[in-house]
Formats: sequence, structure tokens, C-alpha cells
Amino acid sequence: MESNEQILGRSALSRARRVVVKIGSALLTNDGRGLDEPAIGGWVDQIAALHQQGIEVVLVSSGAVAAGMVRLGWQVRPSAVHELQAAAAVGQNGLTQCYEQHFARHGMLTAQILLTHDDLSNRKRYLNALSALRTLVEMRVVPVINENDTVVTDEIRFGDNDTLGALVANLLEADALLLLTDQEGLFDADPRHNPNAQMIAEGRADDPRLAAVAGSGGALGRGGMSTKVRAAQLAARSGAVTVIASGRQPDVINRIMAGEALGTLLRPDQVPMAARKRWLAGQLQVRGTLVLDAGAVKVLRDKGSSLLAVGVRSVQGSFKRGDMVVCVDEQGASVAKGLVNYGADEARQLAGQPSHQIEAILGYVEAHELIHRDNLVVI
Ligand SMILES: Nc1ncnc2c1ncn2[C@@H]1O[C@H](COP(=O)(O)OP(=O)(O)O)[C@@H](O)[C@H]1O
Ligand SMILES: N[C@@H](CCC(=O)OP(=O)(O)O)C(=O)O
Repeated sequence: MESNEQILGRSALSRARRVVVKIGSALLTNDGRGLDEPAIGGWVDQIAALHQQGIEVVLVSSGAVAAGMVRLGWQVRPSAVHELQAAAAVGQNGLTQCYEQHFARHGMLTAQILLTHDDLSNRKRYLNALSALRTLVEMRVVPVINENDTVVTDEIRFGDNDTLGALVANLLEADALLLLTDQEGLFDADPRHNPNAQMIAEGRADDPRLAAVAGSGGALGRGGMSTKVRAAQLAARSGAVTVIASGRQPDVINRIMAGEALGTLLRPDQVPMAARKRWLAGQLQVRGTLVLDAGAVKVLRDKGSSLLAVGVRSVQGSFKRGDMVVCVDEQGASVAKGLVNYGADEARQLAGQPSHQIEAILGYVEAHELIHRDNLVVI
């Protein structure tokens, strides 16, 4: 029998079905010298190979500011936030184009997604982002995500896409988060300043000693290792394993996903399913109640199905799309909790109705299910 460490360690990577790959600025820009296009081509080839194996890959890519600086002919990275934003806006086009061209060599489509951290803490926008991303992934399109630098100031100032990568891993309940950077992994001291620093091969994401060795920002004034350790902690909440590794190692993505001991592995302390359910359940206060008929209770419990409106008897409370609601049986016993796709008024109109009637009743379809099974925890 496998031990917990094996379940949550390297072997979790070889079983992973969905992975978020984050490529950092330090690496993409070859330490601040504009986009490293041949290297990008290499990562795209590796991601295409994973796709061939049926693994879903979502890419979080930095590099907009650096690409914009080259296009604008700026030699020095500006410090004023509005100039960083301008450079990011110009550069994002180049970044998108670069990925699009390389993925096209493999006959693959990409989609540009610009998000802020706030988007993923606002319940409605969270659900919107989730359904858009899930649809893209199901269509085998590779989402290429970056921060929406035009509307944020903190993120662009700290240059932290590690947190965004972790939030996306939470959102999509990814099995793994790969943080590709310019170092072989997390060292016990910054290797740029300490030649005797040793790489940490493996640890628990929430080990406080890791935060201590990660220190502060990287050489380009970015998050450095501290945001990577924090990202691993966030990713662990939904059960994802994190690997911090050098993007310059040949075939790094595929080797890590095959379970090879490259980089630093930071594992969650709980098996993924338990972590995901706890994370979802701990997300929000319950805002309303859906009373289910016996058939709906049975399919939720026995099959882990999504909740359809047809199985809902009545709706209590006042809630909005994206809020957490509790599902109870007709005797009032709790059955499940989940994020609801319709607000209370709409849910009342839909209760007891088949899904194909949603458009006729409301005039639009937000989703075919009232609660998608991925957003549902049976209790
Ligand atoms: N303990 C450590 N181990 C490895 N790298 C460290 C450590 N502490 C600080 N660093 C620095 O973090 C940098 C990587 O972070 P960063 O520049 O933010 O990369 P990215 O842009 O890929 O996110 C490295 O170049 C290194 O100088
Ligand atoms: N979003 C910005 C900066 C993000 C950034 O540099 O983050 P990181 O790669 O974590 O150091 C960009 O694309 O240039």
C-alpha cells in the first residue's frame, strides 16, 4: 500500500490529469532581456506533448512588461506603476502572439485570459471565470493566463504571478502546479548570493521553515521564492502538489510530470479529494437552502451528480449566483453544500422544471445545472 507521502509526492504527478504551468518573468525574459522566444517554443512543445497524453494544461505566463519594454524601445524597467501598465498592455499582445504561433505549429488553439486576484475572490466572477476556463479546457484549447495589469497596481508592483497560478489551480482543482523559474528549485539560501546554498528536494507546503529560507524578492524586484512558497500553500488547500523547477532543464515539464525528481516538490498535507472538499466547504457562509426531492438526494449521494432544477422542491433564503447554499432532504436533513449557478429568484422559478425549459422560463441559460458537481460537496 502507498503511504500518504507517496500519494501526495512525486507519484501524484505521474497520475495528474490537470496541471497549471506558470512561467515566470525571470525565466521568460532571460533575466530581463526581452522575451526568450526560442525557449517559449520549447515549453510549448512540451505542453503539446502532455496534451497528446490527454493531460489538461493551463498556462499562466508572465512577461508582458518585458515584451512591452522591447517593443517600446525602453532599456530600463520603469518603476512608475502607470508606465509598467502601459508596457504590459503593449507587451501582452506580443506575448499572446508568440504563444499562439508556437501552439499553432501543433495544430492547437490558445485563449488569452486576463485576471486579477479580486476576480477570483468575488463569487460571481469566480464562477464566470470557472465556467469559461472549464469550457476552454474541455474544448482542448490552452488558456494562457496573465494578470490584468491595466486594472491592478499591487500585483504589477510586486510582479507576482505565483499567487495567480495557485488561485487558478484552486479554481480548476488542478492536481499540480509547476512554477518554472530561473533557479533549479528552492534553496536553503538565495543561490545568487550564497554559492554554498543547497537545494531542498522535497517538503510540506505548509512547513514554516520553508517560508524562512525563501526570504524576500527576486533580482528583478519580483516576488522571488517567498511568493512561490506561499503559492504552494494556497495550491495545497485544494490538494495540488507544487513543483518549483528550472525552466532551462531540458524537457523539464514532461520529466516532472513523469515523476522524475527534478526541482523542489512541495506537497499538501491531505489527500486531494479531502483537501478539495474542505476547501470548498470552508469557502463561504451559507446563504440559502434548496429542498430536494428523494430522487435528487439519491443521485447526489450515490452518483456524485450535479444538481438539476427538476429535483428541487422549494427554495429558501435570498442568495445570488455564486453563493454557497445548503441542500436538504424533505425532512430537513443536510445532504450537500455547493455554489449555486442562479440567484434565489431565478432558482424559485426553475424549481421542479427540466433543464431544457430554463431558456423558456428565464430567457437565458447561465448553466444547465443548478449546482455543478465540481462545486458540490456531499455532507
Ligand atoms: N531560497 C532561495 N532559493 C532559490 N532562489 C531564491 C531564494 N531566495 C531568493 N531567491 C531568488 O528568487 C529568484 C526567482 O524569483 P523571481 O525573480 O520572482 O522569479 P520568477 O520571475 O520566475 O517568478 C531567483 O533568481 C533567486 O535569486
Ligand atoms: N504580469 C506582469 C508581471 C508578473 C510577474 O512578473 O510575475 P513573476 O513571474 O511571478 O515574477 C507581466 O506579465 O509582466
